[in-house]
Amino acid sequence: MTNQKLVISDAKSDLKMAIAVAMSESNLYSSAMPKPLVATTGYFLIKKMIKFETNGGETRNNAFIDSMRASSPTRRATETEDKNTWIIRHPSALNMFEDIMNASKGKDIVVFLDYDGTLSPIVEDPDRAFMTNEMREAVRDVAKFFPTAIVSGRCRAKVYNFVKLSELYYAGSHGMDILGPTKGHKKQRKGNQSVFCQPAREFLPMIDEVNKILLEKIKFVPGAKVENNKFCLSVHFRCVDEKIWGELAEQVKEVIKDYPKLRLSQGRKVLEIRPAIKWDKGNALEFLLESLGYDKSDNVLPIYIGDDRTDEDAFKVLRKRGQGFGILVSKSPKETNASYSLQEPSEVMYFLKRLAEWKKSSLLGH
Ligand SMILES: O=P(O)(O)OC[C@H]1O[C@H](O[C@H]2O[C@H](CO)[C@@H](O)[C@H](O)[C@H]2O)[C@H](O)[C@@H](O)[C@@H]1O
Repeated sequence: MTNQKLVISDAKSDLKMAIAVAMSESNLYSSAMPKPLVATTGYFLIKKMIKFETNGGETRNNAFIDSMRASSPTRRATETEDKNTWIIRHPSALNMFEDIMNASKGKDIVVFLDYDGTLSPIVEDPDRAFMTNEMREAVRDVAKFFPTAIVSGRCRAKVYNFVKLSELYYAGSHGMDILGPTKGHKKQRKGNQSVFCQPAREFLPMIDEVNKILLEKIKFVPGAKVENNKFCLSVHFRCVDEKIWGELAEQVKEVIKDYPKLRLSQGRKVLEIRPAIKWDKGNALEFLLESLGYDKSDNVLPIYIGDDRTDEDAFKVLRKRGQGFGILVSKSPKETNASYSLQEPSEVMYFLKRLAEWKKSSLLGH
């Protein structure tokens, strides 16, 4: 018992020492080692020390790490449900295109599109998740006929820089930052207010503070990246060695535990930190429908296309309203509230092209 205490207290002071060494090494980087090597050395010194302290925690953390492992592709459907039965329950939106269009008769279609994994392929570097020009054209064509919104976990300005279409509605930060189109058929809210909503404004200073702490804390974790999405933060682990995902998750949780007003969730190889308020992509969808004048209307058919766990909130809202369709982008069976599926962004593009073509020819009376 005495020995154990001694080890732990030694480990704590060693940990402080390791952090100090690692930080000073990192500051000395320009003259000595290449930075990644310095960061790695520092990280592994720290990792060795943390091991002493978190052995019990590691066991508790197992479920969380399993869930991190399963995060791309997310939410595998139960093993008993094979691909064949899953596709019967969530048929391809391309195969069901005619049915979807028939359901829209006498209704106004509104289109909601997630960005990463839906309009752009998933890539290692989040700053390079570009959509193709062909995809941009497809979205532009759809927006000529139907109100169209991008609903993303990214900060609004960043996702706008990827999409670059000013005729769209944008809901960034998982729906916590909504702005209407700056060009094209602008729709004003009741009382002529423009479409704008930021329900988590009071969290901005807190998010900035946590961003700084996390940047400092994970700079020794090779491959980890913190992305500031304005009203929420992403800690990416796609490029982190799987053996140290547990330590990374522990470090993030360690920071968040001092901020009970924030919550931690997971996306595709990413930990998401966001305000613990009841506002998600589902609320953004409802807010936008209301802004467009469809809050109490049966004459609307919302179509929401997304690939991630956070999109499930919007799929659930559509199910609850009994209106429109959720379309999950996934190559493999996953638990979902979506009605239909598409395999990958190229299929999303094809679906959008067909949608615009269908509208064009119905206007021409074909
Ligand atoms: O709601 P979304 O538009 O789907 O945004 C969710 C997160 O997407 C981005 O991360 C994901 O895509 C990256 C680029 O392909 C990939 O490297 C990462 O592993 C994925 O999780 C974005 O960088 C995050 O900030 C968003 O929260």
